[in-house]
Amino acid sequence: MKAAVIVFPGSNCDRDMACAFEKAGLAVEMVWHKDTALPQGVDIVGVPGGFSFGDYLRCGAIAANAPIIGAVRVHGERGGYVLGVCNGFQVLTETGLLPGALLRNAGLKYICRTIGLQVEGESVYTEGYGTGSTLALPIAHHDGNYFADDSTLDMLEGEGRVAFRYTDNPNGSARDIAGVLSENRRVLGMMPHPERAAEAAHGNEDGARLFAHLTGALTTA
Ligand SMILES: NC(=O)CC[C@H](N)C(=O)O
Repeated sequence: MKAAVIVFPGSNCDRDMACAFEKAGLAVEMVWHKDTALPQGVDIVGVPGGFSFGDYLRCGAIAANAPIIGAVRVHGERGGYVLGVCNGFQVLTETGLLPGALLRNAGLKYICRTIGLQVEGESVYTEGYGTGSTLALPIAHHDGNYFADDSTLDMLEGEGRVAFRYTDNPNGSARDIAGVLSENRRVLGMMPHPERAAEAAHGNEDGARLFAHLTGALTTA
């Protein structure tokens, strides 16, 4: 099983994401944003956190137009798995692979702390926790305020596509949404960082289960 992690100028969680995939048993290839094709046989594409292109224009907006994004879009539209974390979630909404947008935090401040999450929508990313269970993950963002119009939010909730909700909303996100799934549940975007809570040295291993279950599900698929 193989993961590709996309690297943009300003990515700063690309190595962390690669380590989390590797620890869970996936082979990983780093892919520079100027490439136009994914490596052969990629099962999942990771779009990492960071400050791609200095967050100029809007977080993720320039990265969403990078040369590699055409191949990521084709991978997602063909039913491939894509995991976008933080800036990666922002990139995925900018590409249209996921609905909604990430606005400036309601308090207008960068927030860097551990928050509580409740697990919802069924997917290879969330099944390792189980619906209704809670976990704690770090957040580190200034544009994490999830926005979508009411009919889109109703649709996401009706289809069970809210993957995670904040237990104590830190940023003003609509309906406490911290992560959303694509219609086929194979594309996940989330603001909290599971890769920063993936081994004992991090002081929190709540994120490891996401990667471990994902690998198990891909291996048996
Ligand atoms: N950690 C991140 O990926 C941050 C994303 C983005 N730069 C923001 O601050 O909102």
